[in-house]
Amino acid sequence: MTALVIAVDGPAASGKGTIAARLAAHYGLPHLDTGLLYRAVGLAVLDAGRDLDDAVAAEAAALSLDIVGLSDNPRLTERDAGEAASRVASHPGVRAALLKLQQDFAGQPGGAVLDGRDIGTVIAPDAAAKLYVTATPEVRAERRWKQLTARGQDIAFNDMLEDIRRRDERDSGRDSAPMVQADDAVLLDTTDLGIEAAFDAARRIVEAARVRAGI
Ligand SMILES: Nc1ncnc2c1ncn2[C@@H]1O[C@H](COP(=O)(O)OP(=O)(O)OP(=O)(O)O)[C@@H](O)[C@H]1O
Ligand SMILES: Nc1ccn([C@@H]2O[C@H](COP(=O)(O)O)[C@@H](O)[C@H]2O)c(=O)n1
Repeated sequence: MTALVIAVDGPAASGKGTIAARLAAHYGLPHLDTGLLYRAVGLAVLDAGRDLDDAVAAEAAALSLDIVGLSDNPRLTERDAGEAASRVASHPGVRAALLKLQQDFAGQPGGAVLDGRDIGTVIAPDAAAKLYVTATPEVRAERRWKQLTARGQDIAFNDMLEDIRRRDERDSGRDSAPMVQADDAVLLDTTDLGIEAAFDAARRIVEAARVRAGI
């Protein structure tokens, strides 16, 4: 059987993680939220009292990253972790240190679903299905604002929007593996789609890709 690798990329709070998790459940595939890796590296640098612009410290943190229990760590979902992740993610040494882990995950026998910024371009360029999930900055800021305030975090909406815009600019403007839609990825704009409608659209994109790839 040919492996079904699904690459889901896109900007912050576009809903790519939600779609990736739903696709993974639907197809019975393992799922990796690669943003968690960068978030964990960012927090490790901060916890070590080092500067996020210190490429050597960030690379060392990435090389010694322990991925066990990452998805259960609530600190990783906080606002500061997202900002720290985006800062350390611009260091080429950090990206190189996390490359094999992600490629091994994508290379599992039956396939896998990975979401992030460079899955379709760098991590799994041969993925059978590639989606680039987006939404307007205002809608993404609202989704993230609702998510964080529901957890009791006190954030003004305008600060959230500013965060999203700054992160988009940094992620798409860096030299190393910038956030960009892969040439062969299908664009899925979820601005006017609820979660169910977005998942349905994503599933249709994957089904079409499966037919094309004969999987
Ligand atoms: N289509 C949608 N409509 C409304 N809310 C959504 C939609 N998709 C996701 N959400 C909600 O928006 C928030 C962010 O979604 P999600 O975590 O999937 O985004 P993301 O792109 O993976 O974010 P990031 O990678 O930056 O952490 C969550 O609270 C999620 O439930
Ligand atoms: N493949 C990836 C995934 C993430 N990043 C960087 O991490 C930041 C946090 O990611 P979230 O998906 O959890 O929001 C993100 O802003 C990127 O800078 C990455 O570079 N590559």
